[in-house]
Amino acid sequence: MCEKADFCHYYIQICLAYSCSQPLKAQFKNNGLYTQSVAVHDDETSFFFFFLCICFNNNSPLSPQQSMSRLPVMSSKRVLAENAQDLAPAQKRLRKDADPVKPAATVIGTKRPALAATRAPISRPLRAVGAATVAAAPSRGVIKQSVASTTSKGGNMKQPVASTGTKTGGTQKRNPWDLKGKVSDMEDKVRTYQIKVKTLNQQNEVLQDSVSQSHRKIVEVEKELQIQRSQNGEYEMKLQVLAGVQDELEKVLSDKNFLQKELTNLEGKYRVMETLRDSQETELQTLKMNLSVQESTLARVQVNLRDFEEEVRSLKETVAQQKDELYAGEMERRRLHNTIQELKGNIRVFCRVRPLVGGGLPKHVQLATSDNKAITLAKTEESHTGKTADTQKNYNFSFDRVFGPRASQQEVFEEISLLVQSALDGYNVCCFAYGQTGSGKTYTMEGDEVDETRGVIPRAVQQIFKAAGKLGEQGWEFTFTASFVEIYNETLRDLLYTGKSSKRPEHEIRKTTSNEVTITNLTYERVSNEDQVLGLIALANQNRSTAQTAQNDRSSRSHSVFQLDIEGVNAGRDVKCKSTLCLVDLAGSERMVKSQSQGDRFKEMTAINGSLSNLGIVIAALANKESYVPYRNSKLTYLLQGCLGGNSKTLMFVNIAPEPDSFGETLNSLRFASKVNDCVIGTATANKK
Ligand SMILES: Nc1ncnc2c1ncn2[C@@H]1O[C@H](COP(=O)(O)OP(=O)(O)OP(=O)(O)O)[C@@H](O)[C@H]1O
Repeated sequence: MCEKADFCHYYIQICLAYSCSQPLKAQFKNNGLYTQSVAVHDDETSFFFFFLCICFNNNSPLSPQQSMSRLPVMSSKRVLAENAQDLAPAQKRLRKDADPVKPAATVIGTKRPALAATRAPISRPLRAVGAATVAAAPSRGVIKQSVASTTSKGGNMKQPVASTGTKTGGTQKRNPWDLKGKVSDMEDKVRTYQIKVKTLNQQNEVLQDSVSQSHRKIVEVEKELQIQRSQNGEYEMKLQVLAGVQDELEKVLSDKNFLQKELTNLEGKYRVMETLRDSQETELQTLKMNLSVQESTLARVQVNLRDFEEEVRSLKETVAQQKDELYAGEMERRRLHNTIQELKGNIRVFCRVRPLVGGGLPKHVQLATSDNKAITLAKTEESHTGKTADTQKNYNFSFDRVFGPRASQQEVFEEISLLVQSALDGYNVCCFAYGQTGSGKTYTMEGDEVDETRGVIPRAVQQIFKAAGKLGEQGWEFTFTASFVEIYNETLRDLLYTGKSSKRPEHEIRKTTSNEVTITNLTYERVSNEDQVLGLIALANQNRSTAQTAQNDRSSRSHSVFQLDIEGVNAGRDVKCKSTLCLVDLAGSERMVKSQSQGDRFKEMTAINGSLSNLGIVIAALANKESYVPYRNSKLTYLLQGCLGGNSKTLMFVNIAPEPDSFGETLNSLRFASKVNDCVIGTATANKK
């Protein structure tokens, strides 16, 4: 029994090892056990031994717990038989429970095909017999047959190794009945397997140690992993920070790019500036060279300048000396000029004969051929008795100058230009035209607008401003004030008035404390050039009152008086002068009968004739040096008071019409002028301060 138990025990070990660990089989091969025992048996054989083990296992020292197998321990064959039907599941469970030993399952798997091949075909006789044997009491014959057939199948079992027991026919194959031998063999194998199991257990322990080490390592790795995770967290935090830093870096990079571009631009500008600087330096060098040249030139020029300054100084002295001489010469000129004028007479009369409409000169007007100072009016008188021949009566007149009908305006003006110069020298000058209506007074005084036919007034104004300019070179400064007044019916009218006619003011003649004659409410216009004066004359002509008469369409029924007050200052010489140039176009002097004027016209003529008569009276009084001069008897003489008399130079034009029917008026005019011409008003004194 003991041997049986041992046998079963070993066989179970073997079966378990066989079913659980295929590598054991490999080890069996290595140590030859396989070829000697296991390899001799197929599955059927093993199963057979297994079956035997069960049969003899009642007193087995191994408990199911002690053995590695979990097979149920059979107490007897009958139990086995009774439980035969449960054997199959037990076998299946055995195969399943072999799995825990599966570390070498892959190796076992290689064996399984053979096992499966052994089992699979259920219809195979061996398997069916085997199963039947287990289920319904084993039959040795069947087993033999099975073993034999199994043995015959295994080609590698041709030389079975029999470590113990009998060997037949030179082979190690034990006889079927040599169970003991077989058991012995199996025991050997079991021992070997036990060694292997022990070894495996040791290996298992080693593996368990390694597993525990692996666990420890896993724990360590997990700790390390935890650390790594925490580090990862930190790294993520840092990464986030770095992301911000990245943004800032990108911004800094963009700024850098921008600054780079700026730098590039600035570098370009810098290069341009450098180029400009180079060119300017070159230019500067050139300028320095020029400067040095200029400095040397300047030095020479300064030397020359000093010479010139010396020369200028001497020239200035010379100029000053010459100015003194010039001034002295100017004063001498004025004195001589005035002497000449005085010698010519302070009141002079020029006669001017108007040409006939068809030209030529009538017989009754005869001009002296020897000189230009005499004129004769010849009148043929019929005999009252008719028995004697007609007598011719001549009226001879002599004047300072007689201008024939062909005398030009320029020719006439040249004679009075010296008087105009006297006005600038500080003498009052009065020039008036006397004569009947249509005799040429206005033509003589104003003329036409054409340059050649311009009259005395525009030419005198032109000369005044021209001479004032020349005197300015000698230090004289002049101011001119113009006024234009009309005397109509003994009433003063401002010809420069530009306001409404309804508001035209009244004017009165006044004398200042310095005996200067002024007119109240009159326009005194400051003028500085010829054009301004001509503009005022044009304005005066518009305002001038004219009346239609039977004799002349432009017959003036009033006296027009143009006055130009002149003030001269020579600051260098501290000399001043003041004078008045008075140019008068008198009204027509014709008699009332001839003009056939009536009503207002008669009144006009009375006023005109009265003023003209008073003019003759005043001149006569001055000539006779009477104590009383009736200036105030008429507005005309009152206004011309400053220009008539001892402190003035007077020029009278007597204009005569050449027509025969104007003979009487011409004779009257010449008689009036002759009276004036006979007057010696006295010595004029310049208004100097
Ligand atoms: N010397 C002259 N040469 C050519 N034409 C002249 C001359 N004198 C006068 N006349 C012309 O005779 C005409 C009358 O002359 P003006 O008007 O000057 O006479 P007046 O004496 O001024 O007359 P009133 O007293 O009416 O003003 C004008 O047409 C004028 O052009």
